[in-house]
Amino acid sequence: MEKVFIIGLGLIGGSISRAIKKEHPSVQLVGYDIKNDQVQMAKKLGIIDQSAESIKEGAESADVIIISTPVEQTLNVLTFLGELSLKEGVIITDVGSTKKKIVDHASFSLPKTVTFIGGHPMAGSHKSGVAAAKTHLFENAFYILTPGSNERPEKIEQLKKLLKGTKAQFIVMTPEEHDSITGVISHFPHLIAASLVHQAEKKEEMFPIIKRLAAGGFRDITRIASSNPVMWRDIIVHNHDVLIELFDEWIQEMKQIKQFIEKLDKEQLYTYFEKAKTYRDGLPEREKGAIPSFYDLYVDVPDYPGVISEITGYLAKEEISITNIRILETREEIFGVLRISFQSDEDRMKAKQCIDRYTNYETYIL
Ligand SMILES: NC(=O)C1=CN([C@@H]2O[C@H](COP(=O)(O)OP(=O)(O)OC[C@H]3O[C@@H](n4cnc5c(N)ncnc54)[C@H](O)[C@@H]3O)[C@@H](O)[C@H]2O)C=CC1
Ligand SMILES: O=C(O)C(=O)Cc1ccc(O)cc1
Repeated sequence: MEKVFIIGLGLIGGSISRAIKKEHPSVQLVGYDIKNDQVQMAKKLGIIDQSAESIKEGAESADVIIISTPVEQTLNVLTFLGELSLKEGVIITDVGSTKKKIVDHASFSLPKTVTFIGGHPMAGSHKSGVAAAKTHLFENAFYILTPGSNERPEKIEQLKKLLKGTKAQFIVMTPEEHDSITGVISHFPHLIAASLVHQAEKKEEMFPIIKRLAAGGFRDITRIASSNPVMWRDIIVHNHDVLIELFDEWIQEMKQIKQFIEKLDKEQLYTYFEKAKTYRDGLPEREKGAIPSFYDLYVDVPDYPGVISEITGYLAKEEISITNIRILETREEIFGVLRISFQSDEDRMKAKQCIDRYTNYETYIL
């Protein structure tokens, strides 16, 4: 029986563990976390089959090791793994949001007999902790793999097979490509989101009503600023070279817009917004690749009989048609997840507003 050892039982480690279990029920999932409450919760929720007392105990008998700690900790874990007697043929992977530092560190701390394949499932949330772990967290998301240039293709295939239950779309690239891309679309926007929040907070001294008025669009564009500060501090530090370059480019961009505004150059301002709108409108709503396109809405619902008819009742009242509805997971005393599919994004958004209006259940789009 294949033994998979998960180090770091949080949102991502827990979600991967769930996805592996669903696809490969016979795999033995062993977990370790420095926080005992996370280990106990993971056991209680059936996310792992058993816990290890130490990294050494779990790692030396594992066929696959998944490191799902914050990226700075991942470096320490790799150093430690390099000092152990690991099984021949073991595959080690991680889930960190940065790749260059981690892949470089793995290549000098691990013996050549070990396969290291960097990994980054590109989905998540601002929540952390194992209690928020979900089997379908990575469904339809991209899952980037950054293997070393000497790794054998069959090892990459073995890892993809193990992670099949994530239903993610795998893409292989270099760690440098990964960090440049995620710098632009994830890390830098995170800094901007946090800076906008700080700006609003400073203005609150003058206009105490700001907080109440900021509940709409401002909340949407700053959602990621509610993420775990330790995790993001580490990500920014890891990818600092890329980010410094992006800062220079962005400051130039801001200077240019500032000039348009100072000169009251309506034409340039219009073109600026118009070009941004065209590019943004052309972004795939959810890139699916080979996976068929559905407009899914997820609803965290309490697990009681009749909850489906309650929800469909609200939707029927507002004449919103659905194409499919399914409970994805139910556990005793814990919320289940309803996945409702719609024909269009418009219907999905109407449904989200409708459910938000009638209930307190959390609705979200992955
Ligand atoms: N949260 C997100 O949306 C996403 C996060 N990631 C990456 O996934 C990794 C984990 O993030 P989350 O699961 O969100 O964080 P989390 O905070 O939910 O879980 C991390 C877990 O690692 C444990 N941990 C820390 N140091 C440890 C160590 N030395 N040994 C064992 N356990 C240790 C913590 O106690 C915690 O339970 C990070 O590297 C992050 O960059 C990747 C994609 C999305
Ligand atoms: O909350 C969100 O929308 C995110 O952007 C989640 C996320 C956080 C970190 C990653 O490396 C990938 C995805």
